[in-house]
Amino acid sequence: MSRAVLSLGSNLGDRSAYLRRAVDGMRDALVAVSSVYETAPWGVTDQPDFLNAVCIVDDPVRDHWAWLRAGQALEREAERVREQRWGPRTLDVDVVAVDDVRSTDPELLLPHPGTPERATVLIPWLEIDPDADVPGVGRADALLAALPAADRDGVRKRTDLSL
Ligand SMILES: Nc1ncnc2c1ncn2[C@@H]1O[C@H](COP(=O)(O)OP(=O)(O)OP(=O)(O)O)[C@@H](O)[C@H]1O
Ligand SMILES: Nc1nc2c(c(=O)[nH]1)N=C(CO)CN2
Repeated sequence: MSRAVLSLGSNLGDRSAYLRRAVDGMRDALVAVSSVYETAPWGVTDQPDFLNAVCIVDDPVRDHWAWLRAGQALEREAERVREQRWGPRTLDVDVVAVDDVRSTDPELLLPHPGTPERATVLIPWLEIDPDADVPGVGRADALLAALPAADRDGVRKRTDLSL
């Protein structure tokens, strides 16, 4: 049995539809899903805003590799084309954490190394798990508090959307 935290992002096409389809693809394992957030792009800043959300999933048989493959299958279903690192995409599924698993395999780094500095992950994650912890790093609320205010301000809840 494993419990995973997955981050979803989209900034091309019908963004909310891509996120909804991804969540629908995991309904059987879904424990919680956050609100949808409109977020300013980080990394490559000259691209459209993203919609981001986080979900928690639990499955009696899937291990961390199975969650990676499940996320990649959803990305393929969204006809994702990968051209540019941190560039625009119809759907991005990152495995943020799986239980307390730590991995340095570049195919599956756990916890996802970008997590501590991404308000786009920490804010939706804390919404559905106020005690969220990044394994081996620390509490998500403390990590979020340490980020520049501008990073937090760039993450705005879309109350008109839900997954
Ligand atoms: N925790 C993880 N979740 C998802 N993919 C991961 C993880 N760790 C390593 N990877 C690898 O990262 C690659 C996917 O990279 P991708 O193009 O989605 O990166 P990105 O989303 O642009 O950047 P970032 O990974 O910093 O969010 C895949 O080859 C995958 O095997
Ligand atoms: N706001 C925001 N910016 C990004 C995101 C994302 O999910 N949200 N994902 C990226 C590539 O992984 C690059 N930049």
